[in-house]
This record gives sequence, structure tokens and C-alpha cells, in this order.
Amino acid sequence: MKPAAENVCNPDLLKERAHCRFIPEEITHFLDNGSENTKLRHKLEEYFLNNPLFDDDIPPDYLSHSERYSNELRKSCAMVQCFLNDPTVQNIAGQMEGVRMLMGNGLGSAITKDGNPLALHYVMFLPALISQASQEQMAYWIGRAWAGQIIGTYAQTELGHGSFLRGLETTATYDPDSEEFVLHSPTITSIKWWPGGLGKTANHAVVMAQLYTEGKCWGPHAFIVQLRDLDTHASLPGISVGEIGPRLGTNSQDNGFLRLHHVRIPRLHMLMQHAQVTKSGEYVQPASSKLTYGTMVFVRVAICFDAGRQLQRAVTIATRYSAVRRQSELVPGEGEVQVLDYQTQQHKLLPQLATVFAVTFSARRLWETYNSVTHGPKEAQLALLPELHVLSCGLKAACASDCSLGCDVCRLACGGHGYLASSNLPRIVTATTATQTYEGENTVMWLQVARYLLKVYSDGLESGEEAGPSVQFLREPRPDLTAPSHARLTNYGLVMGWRVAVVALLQEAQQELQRRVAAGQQPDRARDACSLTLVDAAQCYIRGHMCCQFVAGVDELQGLSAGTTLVLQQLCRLYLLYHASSSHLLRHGWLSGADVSQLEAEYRALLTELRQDAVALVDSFDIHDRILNSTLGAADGRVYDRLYEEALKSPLNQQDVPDAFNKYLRPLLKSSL
Ligand SMILES: CCC/C=C/C(=O)SCCNC(=O)CCNC(=O)[C@H](O)C(C)(C)COP(=O)([O-])OP(=O)([O-])OC[C@H]1O[C@@H](n2cnc3c(N)ncnc32)[C@H](O)[C@@H]1OP(=O)([O-])[O-]
Ligand SMILES: Cc1cc2nc3c(=O)[nH]c(=O)nc-3n(C[C@H](O)[C@H](O)[C@H](O)COP(=O)(O)OP(=O)(O)OC[C@H]3O[C@@H](n4cnc5c(N)ncnc54)[C@H](O)[C@@H]3O)c2cc1C
Repeated sequence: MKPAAENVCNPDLLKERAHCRFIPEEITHFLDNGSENTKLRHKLEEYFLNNPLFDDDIPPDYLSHSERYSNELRKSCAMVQCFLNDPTVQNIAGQMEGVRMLMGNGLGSAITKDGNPLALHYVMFLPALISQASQEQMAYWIGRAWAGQIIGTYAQTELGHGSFLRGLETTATYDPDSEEFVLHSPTITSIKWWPGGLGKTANHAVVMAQLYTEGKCWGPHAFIVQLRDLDTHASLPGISVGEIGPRLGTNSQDNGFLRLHHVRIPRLHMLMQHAQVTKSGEYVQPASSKLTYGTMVFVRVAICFDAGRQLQRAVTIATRYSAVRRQSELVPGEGEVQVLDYQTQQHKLLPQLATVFAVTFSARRLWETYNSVTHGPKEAQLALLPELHVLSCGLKAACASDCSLGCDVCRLACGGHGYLASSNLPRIVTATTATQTYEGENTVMWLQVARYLLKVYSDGLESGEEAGPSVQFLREPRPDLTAPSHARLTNYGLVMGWRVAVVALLQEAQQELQRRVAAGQQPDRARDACSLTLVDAAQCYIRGHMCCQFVAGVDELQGLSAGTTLVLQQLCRLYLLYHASSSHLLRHGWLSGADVSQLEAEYRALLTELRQDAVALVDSFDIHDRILNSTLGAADGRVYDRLYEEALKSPLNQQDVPDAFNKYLRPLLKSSL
């Protein structure tokens, strides 16, 4: 048994919690979207985290690639079985809600630490069926997929093309004689490459392929292809499938490749909610060709939430550690201080804390937009599609980039120990950085946003097309740059500053574009030559949007204690000030040099204020120790004991003299004698 002293909480953490100025549970309930959800989450955590089925005998870091995959597949299948068959779990949460929690990176990440081989089935295959299949197709596929009788993935990206969807090479050619599509990968570059779960887990895939019928290509469409025998799991004739090899992170997710050799599928395996091919081969056009991209839009929204949850974990670990870690003397002779006391450390961590809330407010609003578009009347759906597309692209890019950079800042804030796998920060960082690439590489997403902004700004909307609510400001009179500083520096004043920057950048880009085209440059090349300015415009637009959502979200909160409201207002202000240091607010005339100095002083004062709540704030994220899975971040702050305990688990430490010594080192030592 451990000595009692080892089990007590670190005294510095206790002190931090004692001076909390707000009610942490209020923030917990806000982040869970209601106290009932918090209760539900606790019950699920208790059920799963106390169940030995989900324990790892050996830390995954010490397993081989195949062992890791097998271990994570064991746990993910057990987890799904619980949801499908265990009444206790079913009583706690509806199946849908439960699976969502397990597949996301909350509880799920405590169970399948190294990536979940079944994730794509729930995160993309099922959503693809829901957004692309006709009613009859849903009736056929969804029940089987939901019950785990078939396991699917989403196979879109190819060796040669990921970002440029229209460039996909896989073909689906309709044969009216047999009423079948022939799926084929004609070249090496057309091999599907990357889909999660494709390598060894999935027996079906939604395959995106160029549809050919009646001799014409109609662009990328979605088809369900069976890949493996449902009994033996052997790959079917004409299907070459496997895993693509080790990656920076999530190595148990068996990302795979797929080559199709003239594989025949029934006509009704083309997903036909939007476009159809009749028995005779006639192509029936969808209301919008972009409806085929619906699955990606859904996942982009989900990524905003996921990236935010990863940042919550990273900043919890780094903040608790910074309260425990003492390093150097602030004032010589006064003893070593908690590193959290250094202004530079606060500047690393507190903006990350604020970002958690900016992401939460923005992602929630995006989710509302997504729901009103997908559940609204058809005409309204189509009218709002561009706005949803642009917001989902922009917020996905911003949340992915802010959160993955934020996670890495948290890792760096933990010094050397942050580099240790047992801190869990390397795994969090590598999992989060992938969100910048998948589901639309970030730069490509920014360019999509810019394309829409320029279109609205330059009156390029087609007749009957309306500018979406988030870009109405492009049509409004330019705000007054000479307004007094007290008006420009308020929260809404700073939001306005971003809008001013967007308009100025679009104006610059448009003038440059016109100049180049007038000088004879091909218009698309001219646009590429303006793309840095256009990406700046897109980023300012989304930053302004996130600031606006944060300000409005805090303003609209009701029923919170004064202390909690104050701390959220301060975090909101900190977020606005942190980003106001961007050169764009200065360059485009919203802020003067004197304004910047004033805002910087206010920012530093806020760091000092919020420093006292930092530990209580991360406590309010209420992340279970098993989900943090970190030697540095556990709630009791026993950092050094845990670091030592984890080091002792290394297989190399199971022998004083490793076998490799006799094989390699001893001969070297002998030869150099
Ligand atoms: C857990 C996760 C695991 C990971 C999974 C994956 O990664 S899966 C793999 C993930 N892979 C990726 O994410 C691949 C990323 N690439 C893509 O999504 C597409 O290639 C693209 C959107 C970049 C361009 O598409 P394109 O060349 O067809 O289009 P274009 O640029 O020529 O613009 C034409 C018009 O269409 C509009 N429009 C476009 N999309 C939408 C939409 N969804 N809705 C509404 N509208 C849309 C656009 O605004 C423009 O309007 P305008 O100005 O004419 O009025
Ligand atoms: C962990 C992980 C999981 C994934 N899971 C899946 C999955 O389940 N299913 C699936 O189908 N795919 C999956 N993918 C693939 C992913 O969607 C693609 O990698 C992504 O869309 C980017 O495409 P790409 O790799 O072709 O990059 P590229 O487009 O080749 O990007 C290379 C560079 O070119 C730049 N670039 C590209 N186009 C333009 C342009 N038009 N203008 C300016 N710059 C440009 C990019 O900004 C980037 O810097 C996954 C990828 C990863 C990393």
C-alpha cells in the first residue's frame, strides 16, 4: 500500500482552489449544455472507467503496431457491445448519445487512447448514409450499420488527389444491361488512400467516384461498396485493400488504401437522396451539385467541437502542472515560485483557456445553423447552403489551427516533461494537428471562404442569391474610423475592427485582381497572385465572427452567479485583446499605436486577474483523470510520483542489463579496450 502522504493533494493546487472567485459547477454545466448532461456524463464515465474490460494490461506506447490495433479494436468493439446490449448503459444514455460520447475525444479517448478503429463507421459512414441515402436505402442500410452487422468507412481521398475533389480518378460507370455500376481505379494515383478503418476493420465503404452514364461524366458521387466477406472478413475479388503504415498519431485507426478492379455493384448502391441514375441510365440532377458534399460539411462542424475538447485537455494538464511546478526565483532569496506566476507563462496558458470558450460558443452557433439548414424547408436549405459551407470551412480551419497550436503551446509550457508520452501531451498534439489537414486542408478551406467573401463584396451573387447573415456587413456602410477610442475599443468595437479589416483586404485584393486582369493576366492566375491577401481577409472574417460569438454568447448567458459571469466576461475580453494584437486592426486604421498600447496594458492586467482563477477554471472543465491520462495533469497534482511510477513501467526497466547490451554494446566495449 502507498504511504498516506503519497495520496494527499499537492498543497499548491489546494491553495489555488481555495481562492476561486466563481462557481465551477456553473461552468461545467454550461460546457455540458445543461446539468442533466453533466449527470449523464458522470454516470457513463463511472460505468466505463470502472469496467476492467476497458483497461490496458500494458501501456499502448510499449505495444507493437499490430498489438496496438488489436488492443484498441478489442476495447472499441466491447464499448459498442455495451451500448447495443447492456440495459444499464442504455438506461443511462440513448444509444445515439452514448455512441457520440464514446466516439468523440472525451470518454472515448480514455478507452481507445491510440485511435478508435470503429470511429469512421460512426463519424462518417453513418452520417454519409443519413445525408446521401434515399429513404429506401436508409431503410436497408442504417439498421444493419447501426447494429454493427456491417462496418463502413468513407473513402474519398486518393493517392493523387485529396483537396481537389473534382480531380478524383476512381470511376463508377453505369451498365444498363446488368443494371450495375462498375467501380474501377484506373491508375496508381486513383488508389483510395487515408480512410480511417479502411485497412483492416471495415467491410464496406462509401466510395466517392466519378459517375459515368450515357457516355457522360457527372462528377463525384457516393457509392456503397462491399469490401470484405461478412463471415471470413477476406477481401472480395477485385478489391485490394490494406493499411498505409505508421503515422504521426492515431496509429490504431488503420487508415487504409483501396484499389478497385472493375468491381460491380447494384444500381441501388449509388446513394440517391440527391442525384439519381434510372434503370435505363438516365441521370437525374440534384437540386444542387454540392449536396453530395454534405457529409464533409457535417464532419467539419463536428471537428470544431472535437478540437475544442482536445484543447480543454491540454490546457488542464498544463495549468495544473504550472501550479505545481516551481522553477527559479522571481525575487532572489524569496524561494522558487510556481511557474504559473510568471507573466510569460500566463501569456501562454490563459489565452488557451479563453479559446476553449470562443470555440464552444462559435461551434454551438454553427451547429444551430447546420440544423436549421438540414431540417428546414428545401428552398431555405439551398439558400443557406453557401453560408453554412463558408462558416463550416472557416470555423473548421480556425478551430483546428487555434486548438492544435494551443495544444502545442501547452506542451511547451510543461518544459521537458511535456515531451514525455506519459504527460499525454504528445498524443493530444499529434491527434489535434491532424484536424488541420483532414476534412479539407486548412489553406484550401480559407480559400473557399475567401471565394465567397469576394463574391459577395464584388456583387458577384447570382440573381435571387442572397448574402448570408454573417456577411451582411459587407453590404453595410463602412464604420467610422474616426470614432473616439472608447467606442472603438469596446468589445463590439473590436468586432467592428475585424470587419473593417475584411473590407479593406477585399478591396485591396479586388483592385489588384482588376489591375492584373487589365494588364492581360489570366483571371485565375491573377486570383492566385492575390491569394495571400484573400486568405488574410478570410481569417479576419472568421476571427471577427468568433469574437462576435464569444461576446454575444456571454451577453446572453442567464442565471449565472455574478462571480461566474465576471470570469467569463474577463476571459472574453482577454480573447479579444489577445487577437487585437494582429497587425490587421492597426494596418487598416481601426486602432492607433496609442490604442494598441492601451489594450496591451489592459491585457497584462487581465492576465494577473485571471491567473488566480486558472486552476479553478480548468477544474471546471471537469475532465476525469483517466481521460486526461497524464502524469502532469491529474487533479491531485502528484506529478513527480506519477512521473517516476510511469518510468518504472518501461519494458527496458524490467531488466537491469538489457539483452541488447550483450549483443551490441559489450562487443563494442571489448573491441575498444
Ligand atoms: C474524423 C475525420 C476523418 C477524416 C475524414 C476526411 O478527411 S474525408 C475527406 C475530406 N476531403 C475534403 O474535405 C476535400 C476538400 N475539398 C473540397 O471539399 C472541394 O474540393 C472544395 C470545396 C475545396 C472545392 O470543390 P469544387 O471544386 O467542387 O468547388 P469550387 O471551388 O469550384 O466552387 C464551386 C462552388 O461550389 C461551392 N461549394 C463548394 N463546396 C460546397 C459545399 N460543401 N456546400 C455548398 N457549396 C459549396 C463554392 O462555394 C462555389 O460556389 P460559387 O463560388 O460557384 O458560388
Ligand atoms: C489522419 C488523417 C485521416 C484522414 N482520414 C480520411 C478519411 O477517413 N477519408 C478520406 O477520404 N480521407 C481522409 N484523409 C485525407 C484528407 O482528407 C486529405 O489528406 C486532405 O483533404 C488534404 O488533401 P491532400 O492530402 O491531397 O493534400 P494536398 O491538397 O495535396 O495539400 C498539399 C499542399 O497543397 C496545398 N494546396 C492544395 N490545393 C490547393 C489550392 N487549390 N490552392 C492553394 N494551395 C493548395 C495545401 O494547402 C497543402 O499545403 C485523412 C487524412 C489524415 C491526415
